[in-house]
Amino acid sequence: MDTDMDYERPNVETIKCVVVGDNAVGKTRLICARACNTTLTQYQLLATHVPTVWAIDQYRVCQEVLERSRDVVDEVSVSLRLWDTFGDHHKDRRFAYGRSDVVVLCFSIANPNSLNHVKTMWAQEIKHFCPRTPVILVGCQLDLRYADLEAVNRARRPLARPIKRGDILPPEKGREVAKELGIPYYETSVFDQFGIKDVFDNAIRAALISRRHLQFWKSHLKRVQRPLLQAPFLPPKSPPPVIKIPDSSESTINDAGDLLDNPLCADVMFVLQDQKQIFAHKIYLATSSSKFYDLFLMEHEESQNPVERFCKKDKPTKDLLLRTLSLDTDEDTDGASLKPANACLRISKSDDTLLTSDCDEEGFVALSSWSKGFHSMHQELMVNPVSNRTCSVTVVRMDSSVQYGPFKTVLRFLYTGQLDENEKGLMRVAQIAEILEVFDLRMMVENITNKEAFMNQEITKAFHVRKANRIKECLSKSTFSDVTFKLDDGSINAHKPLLICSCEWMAAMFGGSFVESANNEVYTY
Ligand SMILES: Nc1nc2c(ncn2[C@@H]2O[C@H](COP(=O)(O)OP(=O)(O)OP(=O)(O)O)[C@@H](O)[C@H]2O)c(=O)[nH]1
Repeated sequence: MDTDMDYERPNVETIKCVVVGDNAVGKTRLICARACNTTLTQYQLLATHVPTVWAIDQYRVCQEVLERSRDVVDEVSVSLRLWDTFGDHHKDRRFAYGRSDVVVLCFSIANPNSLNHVKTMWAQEIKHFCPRTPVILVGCQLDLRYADLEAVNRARRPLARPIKRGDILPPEKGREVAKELGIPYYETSVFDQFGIKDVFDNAIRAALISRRHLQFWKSHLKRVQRPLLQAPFLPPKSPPPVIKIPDSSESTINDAGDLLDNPLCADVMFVLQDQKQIFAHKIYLATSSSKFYDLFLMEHEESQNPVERFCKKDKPTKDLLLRTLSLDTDEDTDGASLKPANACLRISKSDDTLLTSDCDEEGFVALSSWSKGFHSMHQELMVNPVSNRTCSVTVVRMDSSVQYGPFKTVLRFLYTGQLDENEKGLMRVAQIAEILEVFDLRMMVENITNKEAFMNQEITKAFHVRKANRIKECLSKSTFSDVTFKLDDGSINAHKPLLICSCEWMAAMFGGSFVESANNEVYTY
């Protein structure tokens, strides 16, 4: 094979391109990528570096290399001859520079020193040996800018010096130096196969432009363009963020009973004898018990109309009380069916001031005359035992006749519609059910004592049907709502406790780890 064939072919421009730069910046890999189409695995790239020079006689001995040297750039047929060099500053590269058409000057974007040497050593050496040869600056190993450096360093250990995040040069640094030297700038990654064609096509352009000046008669060089700008590198897409649902106790809530035990977003707290406390959720209690519905609605309406409460002089706040009508009953609103117990809530203390006789200055509302079993109610800032967040809750103090254990059983029933037939103290449970007018629970206890517990399944079913309807109603009227979803085209009021129970994601969102847990507005995008 005649190796100098290209030199003899008419209109084929043979270009000698010398590649220089510090040790280990990636010169040899860059040359191999162009000359032999060598692709590298991450493992090969990370293997310990051994200084090498790609042998120029490859063009003589390897047909493929010779073929790959041929190219057409801006309609000019070329044969690109790449010359590798040692990076060692003290080596004599005179021979390599001789008769070169273009110099590709490399540094590594992960080695700031290699860029410093471009100015302090390489530019001068090139100026000295081939002052008229065009030069192109190349930032190699571009992929390291986006790499997981910890993993790279771990793989390169123990011989290689670790690459620090602060070593990684932004493209501006390379561009700045190139601008100072008045030469074009490109970046490459052999690993990502990026920029290799850019570097050599534009090196060829630079060489051909310079040749056109000297050999102006060569008309086929007419259309050669100046080196072009490089299209930006599109960094590899980062993996989608891993959203982990916190695995603390709150995310294990999967039924209403659990919510009573882990009372996230509780908005009511019962205080029983011995100061024992139970946190609970209005929406759960109000949708399964008319008594609680009345109680919380009464409080709710009052907080909505504080002015009305103090300004209407001598007229007892009948309107207010009327709005607390039981959910179950169809009582009309003309006051005729107003429960006498309710009336005690609002009594003029004197002729001038309207104050509920049962509501003192600190906002305590006495409930003993409203219903058996209750003592008083007020608002207080409390720390939620699950999320540890402070929020305002309604504190309901129960009468001393209401005991902790049986009361909790009643509350559990109001959450789940179920009663464990082995429950102790069923008589106490029945008593409290009676006081709170939870008649289905009262019936369940009776079934158990009559050894007819199997009938309770039907009661549970009916309980859920009724509850579902009441929840729908509360949703449509936003009653007891504690969160607002802001959407593009409006907003929806909802209930955190219900959402927590029906959706793991909601449980996580309101469970304390996300900002939404503390807010009562959720923005959706
Ligand atoms: N991540 C990454 N590593 C590269 C890239 N190019 C080269 N390397 C690695 O950098 C080291 C140096 O590469 P070489 O091409 O041998 O460097 P050189 O400039 O020829 O070095 P000398 O022979 O000492 O002059 C090797 O370990 C390569 O695997 C690249 O694009 N990305």
